[in-house]
Amino acid sequence: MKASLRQHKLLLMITLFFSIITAAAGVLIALVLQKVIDAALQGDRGLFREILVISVVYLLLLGVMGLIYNLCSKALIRNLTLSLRERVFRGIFSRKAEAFAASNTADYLSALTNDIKQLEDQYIQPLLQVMQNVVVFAASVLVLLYISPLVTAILAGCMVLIFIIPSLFGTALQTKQSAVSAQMSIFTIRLKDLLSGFEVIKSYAMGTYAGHKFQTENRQAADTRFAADRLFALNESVSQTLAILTQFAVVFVAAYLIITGNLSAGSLVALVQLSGGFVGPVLVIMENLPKIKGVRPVVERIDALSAQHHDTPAEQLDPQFNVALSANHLQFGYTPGQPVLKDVSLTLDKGKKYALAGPSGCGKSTLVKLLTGYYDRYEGTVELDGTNLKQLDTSRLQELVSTIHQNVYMFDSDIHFNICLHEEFSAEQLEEVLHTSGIHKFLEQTNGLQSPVGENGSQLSGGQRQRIAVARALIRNKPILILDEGTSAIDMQTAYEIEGRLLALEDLTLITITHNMNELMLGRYDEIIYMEEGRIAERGSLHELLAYGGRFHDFYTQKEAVTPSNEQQQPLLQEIDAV
Ligand SMILES: Nc1ncnc2c1ncn2[C@@H]1O[C@H](COP(=O)(O)OP(=O)(O)OP(=O)(O)O)[C@@H](O)[C@H]1O
Repeated sequence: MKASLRQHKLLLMITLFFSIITAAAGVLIALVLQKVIDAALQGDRGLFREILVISVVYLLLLGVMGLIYNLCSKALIRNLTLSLRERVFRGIFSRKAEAFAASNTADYLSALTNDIKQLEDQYIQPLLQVMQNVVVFAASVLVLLYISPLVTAILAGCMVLIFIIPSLFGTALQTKQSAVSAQMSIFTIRLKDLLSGFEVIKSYAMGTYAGHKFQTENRQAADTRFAADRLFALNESVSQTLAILTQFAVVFVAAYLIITGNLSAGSLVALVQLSGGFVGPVLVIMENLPKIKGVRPVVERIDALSAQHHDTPAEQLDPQFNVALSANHLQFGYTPGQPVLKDVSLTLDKGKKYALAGPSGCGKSTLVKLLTGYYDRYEGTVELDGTNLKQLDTSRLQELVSTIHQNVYMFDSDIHFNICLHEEFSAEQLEEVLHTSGIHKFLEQTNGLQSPVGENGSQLSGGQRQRIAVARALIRNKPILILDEGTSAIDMQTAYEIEGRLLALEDLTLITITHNMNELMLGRYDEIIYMEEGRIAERGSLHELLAYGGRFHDFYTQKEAVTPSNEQQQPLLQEIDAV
């Protein structure tokens, strides 16, 4: 927050300057009133005309200054919210994947929408109002002292009351504001969950459940805000009542001074006007200070999200991959005391093809994530050409690895964008990956590369999305490719075609996580790494592992029963070999 205020320091100063000018000029109305009434009561026509001319000029200037101040304050609000959103967005994207995954994405959405709005309403605007009213207050005190020190003293007494009473609400308001932010975050998370589950809700007739769930969350969000608003209302009412009391005191004391011949009628009008300029600002300040104080937890949350997370190891070496990627005695768990990987050591040579197999939940995806720098809080080491991954520039590491996951994220754009993302590639490169990924097959049924894919690829089949993901990975020509069940949604023939083509890419180091126990396809991998319960149980070529007759053999024969037979696949694979 402070960084954003610093960034727009100049605009803040200009706004403050015009705020001071407008506020101070506003206070002068009281003097104009005093002079014009006294001139009228004295029947002084010359003075009356003079004040009239001054008033017209003064009004024009006040209007222009007011306009400049309003424009500046709107621009300041725009710039501050813009900069806050950008900082939060950059902060979120500077996080490592693990840190990002630690919060729900709806939580980030809530920060970027609800929290920023709350800052605008409860911090930026109140801050501007406080600044302006401090000036109005100071100017009013000066003019008041000039007209009547006694009335000024009475006003000061009342002001002490106005200050003390609302400050009692400060801490309670802070707690309530914090609760509003947390509840809005929960509401956004639940709402996102319900909207994302639209299809499941429809197909499992969960409409009533969804409606009820939404109603509960919506009510809780509204009730939490109402609880905070009730306290604000109480705070505001107390302040307003004290303000009226103060004005009454001024009128009665001033009237008494007229009776005793110590004040002119014009001065009474000026005092009433000024007491408004005295009490009003105090009121506005007292209403807004608790808001600014109360919104502090939101400011802290926004500051935490805006923080940049670029870790800078002592030496940041450029990653090189010419020989091997290796893991030595890796131990890792998501939850303390529950290891997912237990003393895993392996070496993956450049250009070789590896199939990672094993029962569901044995740690295959986790191992691959550690090998590619996704998590870094593990025991043991991961080395790229003998250099510890933790000494490497992690942002550059991504230039070496592509991963194709089972669930592929598609941007709401066309096929071309989803393959190239923001980068430029030649027509030849594009043509080649369209062929290797099998996209050319379904392009004929669409409007070509410019066909929209819909929200997260909703207009494509699962298999089509995975083919786009394959093309997206291949076009970048990175030396390591991870296929995390990345062709599981593609029809068998296309999946084999794609995998066959990847296996034929000589320089590519391919790591395929697979549940497909097909002899002919697995036989083409240099090595099968078979995992069980977080350990590498066996490794070797398919032929070696089957001949050994150990744990992999048992796993393979069980799986084989549900995998299409080799006889069924033989013609298909021959066809692939021919491609
Ligand atoms: N982000 C996570 N947070 C907590 N636990 C996790 C997380 N990801 C995976 N796990 C747990 O770690 C264990 C290993 O998961 P992993 O995804 O590595 O297994 P896998 O062998 O790839 O499984 P599958 O073949 O079903 O994809 C599982 O018990 C899983 O529940």
